[in-house]
Amino acid sequence: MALPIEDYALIGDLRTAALVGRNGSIDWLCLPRFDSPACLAGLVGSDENGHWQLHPEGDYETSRRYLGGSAVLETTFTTATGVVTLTDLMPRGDQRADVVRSVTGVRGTVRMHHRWVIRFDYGKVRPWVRRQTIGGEQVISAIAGPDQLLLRGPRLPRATDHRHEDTFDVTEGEELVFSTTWLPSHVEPHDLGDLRDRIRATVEADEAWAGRCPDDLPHADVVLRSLLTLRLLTHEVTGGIVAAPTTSLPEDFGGERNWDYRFCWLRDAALTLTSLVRAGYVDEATLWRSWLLRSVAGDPEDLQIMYAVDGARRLPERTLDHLTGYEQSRPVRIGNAAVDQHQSDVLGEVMVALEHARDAGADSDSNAWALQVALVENLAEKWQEPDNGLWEIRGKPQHFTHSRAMVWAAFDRAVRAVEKSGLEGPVERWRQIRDAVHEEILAHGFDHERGTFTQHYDTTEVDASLLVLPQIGFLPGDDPRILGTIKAIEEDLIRDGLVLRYRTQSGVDGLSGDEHPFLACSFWLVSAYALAGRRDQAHALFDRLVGLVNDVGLLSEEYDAANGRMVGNFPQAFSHLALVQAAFDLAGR
Ligand SMILES: OC[C@H]1O[C@H](O[C@H]2O[C@H](CO)[C@@H](O)[C@H](O)[C@H]2O)[C@H](O)[C@@H](O)[C@@H]1O
Repeated sequence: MALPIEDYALIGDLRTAALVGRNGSIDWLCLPRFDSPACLAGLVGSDENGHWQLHPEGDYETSRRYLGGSAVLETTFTTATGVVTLTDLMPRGDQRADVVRSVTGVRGTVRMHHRWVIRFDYGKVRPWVRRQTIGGEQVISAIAGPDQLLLRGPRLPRATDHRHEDTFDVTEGEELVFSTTWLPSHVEPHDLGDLRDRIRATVEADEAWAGRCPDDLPHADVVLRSLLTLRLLTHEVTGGIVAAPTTSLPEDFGGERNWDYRFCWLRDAALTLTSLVRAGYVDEATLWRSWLLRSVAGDPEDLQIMYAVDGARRLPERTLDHLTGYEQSRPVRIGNAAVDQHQSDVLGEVMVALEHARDAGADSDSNAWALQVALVENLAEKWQEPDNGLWEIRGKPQHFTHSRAMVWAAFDRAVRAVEKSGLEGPVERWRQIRDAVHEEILAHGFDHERGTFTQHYDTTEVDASLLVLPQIGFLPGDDPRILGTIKAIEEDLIRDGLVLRYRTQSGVDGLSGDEHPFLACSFWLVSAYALAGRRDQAHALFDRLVGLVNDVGLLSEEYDAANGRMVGNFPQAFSHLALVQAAFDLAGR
């Protein structure tokens, strides 16, 4: 049975990722890529939809940590008879997808239970399972359709009723290493190699990356874990950055607000990049820029708001009706219909991120600038159209104020690229559009009676996305119109001290049900306070929010403070990138 979301930790190999529960169960694993069909899907169904568990028999207590600045997870189980650790990781650097689990006896003797239940194609397909000898080593292979998994270890579990189980004792000093490796089903496995070298290399590479992170930010340890998490959501070969490694962890327990986040949104990825670049990770920017160039290549008119990790464009949304959903939250969706939406903010976020990269010394690339010119020119033709906004509403398109402000940012950064960096473009035309958008927003997106910006041009509702306006330099953080907007958001959108995206009761999103406060928006309020000079409030809120990370520093999309539960896909880039940005805004850098 799936655990509360906050009881999971993330491991990954920079191509895909898995969620490991406090109970030693891997309940979510898509191999070999983030958006491949899951072979362990118990998270959004039941144990019968696939899980791989190693845990002590009987009662035990659990504590967990990542080893240093790495993505290697160590779970310590304490029982009445002894203590064992379970070390979980996905080794890197060999173009292969493996999950490695090492059980080590620390004290006394502990009886462990091992259960390996594989169901391919999102928990649906029972594989053909047999024992095989490869290079003199006995392994269990599970095959169905395009996929093959090999389970290795010093004791292989026995088949009973479409699952594999075993019980064994671990005594002090003993170490048992198990691994599951994915291969295409047509590949004849040979020479599986020794995984220990790669475990060491993986930890060393992680530590070297983490060692470059600034250590003088508020809550530097939490900021580092956020950056490491953003890195784990980046595909190291293609450069694509996924919004989260999961699908359909609900925004509303038992409701329909369940979405697939295993794709690369231009908005989420650009904001991730901005956070990484602010922390000094500039190589990632170059990698993502190349992904952008390939994915967006072609007619600017065909620009999408999201793509697959390899740049593929078709992401049709379907429901998986054989899955019961996380805590009965149905449907479980794969693909995302928002792919076809018009969201006019995305180019703004991309232009802001690429400016950060340029300023941080990323290699210049004439193709990248040519692409930006083409996209900005295209936006010049259609910036006045209504859109679905950054919240991807499924109701009637509107003239969203945040979208228009990001249009302003797109032209502003294009102008600055010419003025500051000497790049070429029709700067006078861009200046005129930039100024016209600014004027239009002040005329139609501002409620003079209440002294606040509004969610869109035909409403008096407010929206947490308006907190971004000072971040992009639309107005100074202490401008009375920004202060009025902060006040209106404090009045209308705070629940349990955290910030909602908007009032769902207005019906703007075209969906039923409600949602919980959105963590990224709560971090944006920290940034807004900091930029307004309200430093005490900024620090107090940041301290509170940082206190919401789970025991290994991870955040989901939303937070239900009344019940102390994480909500929505997990871990979510949006939450972690906003945490990093807030730390930099607090530090004034
Ligand atoms: O709430 C409705 C929408 O929720 C998802 O979008 C949210 O997640 C995206 C990825 O992190 C983010 O870019 C967007 O701003 C968020 O609103 C979902 O993907 C949409 O299909 C859905 O309509």
